[in-house]
Amino acid sequence: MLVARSKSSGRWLQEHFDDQYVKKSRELGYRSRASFKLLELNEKDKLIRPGMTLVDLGAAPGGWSQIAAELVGDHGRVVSSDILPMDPLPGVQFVQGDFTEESVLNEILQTLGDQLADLVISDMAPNMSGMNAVDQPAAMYLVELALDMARQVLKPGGDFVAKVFQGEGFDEYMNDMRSSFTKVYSRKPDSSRARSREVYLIGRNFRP
Ligand SMILES: C[S@@+](CC[C@H](N)C(=O)[O-])C[C@H]1O[C@@H](n2cnc3c(N)ncnc32)[C@H](O)[C@@H]1O
Repeated sequence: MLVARSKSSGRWLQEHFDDQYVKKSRELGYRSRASFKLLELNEKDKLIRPGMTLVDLGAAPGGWSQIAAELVGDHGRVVSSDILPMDPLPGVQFVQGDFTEESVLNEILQTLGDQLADLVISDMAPNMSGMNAVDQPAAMYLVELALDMARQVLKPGGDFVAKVFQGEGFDEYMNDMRSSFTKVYSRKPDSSRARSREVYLIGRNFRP
């Protein structure tokens, strides 16, 4: 049977297999090429330290959680969540569900218990339809919810990292972050594909 494949999905597959970060992640046993984005962000900004409590939103298949669990070490905690299932990782507590549902937020809060977080990281992105008028608001909605959650769970002085797509709502979002963090800036890791509109916004020193 012939399987129809569009030009763009063919190009994506080709790029994917040629991609140095895909190759490197396989060699190093990382679950996704996304691991390198967090490693790069962390190298520049020293976000993750041993002993931290960290929340990872949009965590599957687990590339960021894997790095985070290694860096927080045995005295730290990583609570991760995704709408998709994720294979277990040592040192990671996982909550599966749709983050837009209040019950999922509550389950993450329950898992954290009394503990506040030092760092909330969100790499969440909706399934892209290719129609910007649909994708951009859907992506903005997820990062808005991530910011709301960060405001609920972060310790004073804590940090926040979120993947945000440049486009409608981006400037307003960055301004909203500025109302809760002393310093807000963006990063585009080398491992983030140049043609992707994704950037990572970083909020430092949470002020409740
Ligand atoms: C770019 S991937 C994350 C990759 C991950 N950081 C890693 O390092 O392996 C984006 C994730 O966002 C998740 N996602 C999208 N919509 C979601 C939602 N409504 N609730 C929870 N997760 C969602 C997707 O399932 C997907 O796993």
